[in-house]
Amino acid sequence: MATRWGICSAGKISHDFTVALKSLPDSDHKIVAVGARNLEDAQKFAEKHSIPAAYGSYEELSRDPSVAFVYLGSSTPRHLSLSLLFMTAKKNVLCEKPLAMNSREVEGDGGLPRANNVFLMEAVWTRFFPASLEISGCWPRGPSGS
Ligand SMILES: NC(=O)C1=CN([C@@H]2O[C@H](COP(=O)(O)OP(=O)(O)OC[C@H]3O[C@@H](n4cnc5c(N)ncnc54)[C@H](OP(=O)(O)O)[C@@H]3O)[C@@H](O)[C@H]2O)C=CC1
Ligand SMILES: O=C1OC[C@@H](O)[C@H](O)[C@H]1O
Repeated sequence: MATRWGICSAGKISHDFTVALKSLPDSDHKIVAVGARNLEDAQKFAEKHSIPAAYGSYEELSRDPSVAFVYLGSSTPRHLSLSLLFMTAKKNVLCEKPLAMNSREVEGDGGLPRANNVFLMEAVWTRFFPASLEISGCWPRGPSGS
């Protein structure tokens, strides 16, 4: 069954992510909805990328039962609060980097993904480069796994 994605924000990096995701087989990944602060922006984005549902708020996107994973491409100061909004709604979240404005902000919120049985990832895609994987085995892991 395809992973059903919702796109949060209709900006530049959401556009790039959507184009990249749509290059994968439809049977693996489907974009089912987009939400933006403004309905017109969401509708334009939906039309451009052939996405079936468009919402004029992030809250509405968080209530769409067809969305399993949210790609969060909003502006940086809202990353953490929106990640919490979607995880509270039991959505898995792939959050654009950085996850928060500073490390202090994320302290104490670590329990939510586990409590709600959802996946949270900061979109540090370079971690998956073959060279990064090779190098990561070369020194002891720090407390953050970095
Ligand atoms: N562009 C890139 O190459 C990369 C970007 N990123 C990160 O992704 C995030 C988005 O970047 P990018 O797409 O380039 O940025 P954009 O300027 O395109 O903004 C993204 C979205 O943020 C919301 N937004 C913009 N301005 C404001 C504001 N003043 N107040 C509240 N919300 C606002 C809008 O959401 P809406 O559509 O809902 O109105 C907008 O579509 C940033 O955190 C950035 O650091 C990370 C890696 C690469
Ligand atoms: O995460 C990213 O996405 C878009 C790229 O252009 C950028 O270099 C990278 O940091």
